[in-house]
Amino acid sequence: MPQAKLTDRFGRTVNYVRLSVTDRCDFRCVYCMAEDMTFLPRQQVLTLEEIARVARNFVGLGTEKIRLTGGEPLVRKDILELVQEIGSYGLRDFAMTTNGSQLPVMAEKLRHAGLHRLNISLDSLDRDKFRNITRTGNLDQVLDGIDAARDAGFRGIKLNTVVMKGRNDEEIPELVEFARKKQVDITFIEEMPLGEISEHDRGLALCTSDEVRELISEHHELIEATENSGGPARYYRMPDSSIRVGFISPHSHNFCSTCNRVRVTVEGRLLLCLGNEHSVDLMRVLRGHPVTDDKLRQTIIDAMDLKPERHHFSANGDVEILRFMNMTGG
Ligand SMILES: Nc1nc2c(ncn2[C@@H]2O[C@H](COP(=O)(O)OP(=O)(O)OP(=O)(O)O)[C@@H](O)[C@H]2O)c(=O)[nH]1
Ligand SMILES: C[S@@+](CC[C@H](N)C(=O)[O-])C[C@H]1O[C@@H](n2cnc3c(N)ncnc32)[C@H](O)[C@@H]1O
Ligand code: SF4
Ligand code: SF4
Repeated sequence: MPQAKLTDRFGRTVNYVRLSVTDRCDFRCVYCMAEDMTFLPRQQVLTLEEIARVARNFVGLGTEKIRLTGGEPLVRKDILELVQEIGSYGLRDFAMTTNGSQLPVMAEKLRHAGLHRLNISLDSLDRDKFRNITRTGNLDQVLDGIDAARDAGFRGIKLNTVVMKGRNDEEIPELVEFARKKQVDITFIEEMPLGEISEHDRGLALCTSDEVRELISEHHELIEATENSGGPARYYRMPDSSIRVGFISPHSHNFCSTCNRVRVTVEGRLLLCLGNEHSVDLMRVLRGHPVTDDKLRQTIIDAMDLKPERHHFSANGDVEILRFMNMTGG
């Protein structure tokens, strides 16, 4: 039987779901969290069974790609069981975005549990700068984590770097060299204004993807690639390396017209767009009586009508979305 498809009012097919499995994290990155954060109490957090139920029903509605994110997905205790469960749904792409700190012990287990791909955040190769950006992170642990992911046999590893003027923009060529050496893709991301983050903690000004690309072009020829991962990045290749360099440019090259994704927060809120507040409460359905898959699916189908056309982030960092990125599922 052909699977149902989720489509929105603008004719976009939604086949990619980002599941935030926790709001907690062992880092406090300056662009993502405030220094002092309070986290959700346990009863407001979806259980493993509830997350799996949501995932299964999305798959029944045509979802082909699921990414687990957070917060830091690897600080959730039952993460391996969840990976194993969702890994059995036959997805075309099953990935995780992680800060990498737990990968030295988790990479192999994740691979065995059925995860396909890993995106690992890495904003600096300088221990002090790394610590300043993540506030609590340990660079060596993350570098070991990247090696552990490669040793575990993950293919298609991607590094994510949020570029911040005055904080890590000077390191861009070095980060590209690192990615080339490790044979992993790297994506540079324009910082987005989410959550009440102080001026002091943001980059000094927006560093656009074109600026980053020009900097890299001083060292390497970049050739635009035709393929797309179904995510927001535009990719480039280099003649003398197999890796790809990606750019996620919510400010300078809006990609909302091809948006194919929604998010579910760990409170069970189905967020129709990263940069808007339109959402539907799935927790209420999951904890209502009686709970049926039909009801859950119909709620998801109906929610698609709420998906906005695009975000309205302002490049000067003015914050309109008060929700922090760790709550959003990055
Ligand atoms: N504005 C916007 N940013 C997004 C969206 N999806 C992902 N991003 C941002 O892109 C960055 C990297 O996201 P990842 O978690 O690595 O996911 P991805 O780029 O979709 O992953 P791939 O599947 O490898 O293409 C994060 O900073 C996200 O917040 C989106 O729908 N809208
Ligand atoms: C919120 S994190 C969650 C997963 C994991 N903890 C990690 O850091 O990879 C997902 C992605 O969002 C990115 N991110 C967080 N805050 C951001 C912001 N304000 N602008 C752009 N990207 C951001 C992070 O760099 C990371 O690559
Ligand atoms: S970006 Fe990821 S690692 Fe950094 S604070 Fe946010 S959730 Fe944690
Ligand atoms: S900002 Fe919203 S509409 Fe644009 S790509 Fe992201 S989720 Fe889609």
